[in-house]
Amino acid sequence: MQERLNIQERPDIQERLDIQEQPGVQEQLDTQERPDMQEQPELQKQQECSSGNVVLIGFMGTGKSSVGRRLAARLGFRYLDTDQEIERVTGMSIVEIFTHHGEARFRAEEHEMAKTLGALRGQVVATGGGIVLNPDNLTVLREQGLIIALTARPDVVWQRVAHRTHRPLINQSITVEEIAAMMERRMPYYQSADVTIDTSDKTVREIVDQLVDYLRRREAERGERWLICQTLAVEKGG
Ligand SMILES: Nc1ncnc2c1ncn2[C@@H]1O[C@H](COP(=O)(O)OP(=O)(O)O)[C@@H](O)[C@H]1O
Ligand SMILES: O=C(O)C1=C[C@@H](OP(=O)(O)O)[C@@H](O)[C@H](O)C1
Ligand SMILES: [Mg+2]
Repeated sequence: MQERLNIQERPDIQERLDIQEQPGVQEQLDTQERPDMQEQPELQKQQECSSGNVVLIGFMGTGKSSVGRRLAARLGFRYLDTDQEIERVTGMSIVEIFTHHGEARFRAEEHEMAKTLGALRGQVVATGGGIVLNPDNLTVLREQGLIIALTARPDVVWQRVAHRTHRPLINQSITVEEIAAMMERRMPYYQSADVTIDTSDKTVREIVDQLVDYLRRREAERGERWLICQTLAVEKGG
């Protein structure tokens, strides 16, 4: 049974968050791979200022995409979802990739996306639940990123996702027990996160509030830059 803690800290792993400044890489990605960013100077400022990315991992239906979108808005960061980005670059839906090209192709696309997004900064990245299956993905995402794991009880996940049709690994006849078994197999991968939040009995807003508090604490205790970037941007006149 998942421990019902609000925020479960992993101080042993947090030290890995020595964000390395890589202006060369940043510049290259900003101007070449994501030209759309050039048109948004405010976002660029946030990226330059921030300590890195906030990366959400966790099982399907734990709320990574919902929380990620709202958290990005609160931080003034760009929101990127690996699934959405894969759909954008391939021109196919996730279901189409699985159906016509197989899961291995999807995992290959996911790996490329992890490398691309992992090199950016100042993004909230919501990942797909299976991204952790390739340990190299977590390694690259951790290079510039704080890793946040979202969890939820199997019955809660079932309620949130069983009726939806856009996840190839979840069909409408899936049982709570099957979800529990899949979750159990993946749990060790999610446990390497810097911090874990059980979302089962919380609203998206409450989860975002907790994450914002957590990031504020890191700013105060470690001198990292997350929320402060917005203040600095305002002080500098936008
Ligand atoms: N904390 C929450 N409470 C209630 N419903 C939620 C919560 N977080 C997400 N949901 C709902 O659960 C479903 C899956 O959420 P989503 O953000 O897509 O999860 P993930 O990206 O982890 O698969 C969506 O319908 C979403 O609205
Ligand atoms: O857990 C997985 O293997 C998957 C999770 C999905 O994303 P969400 O976790 O956002 O649902 C999506 O990447 C794909 O359907 C596979
Ligand atoms: Mg998602």
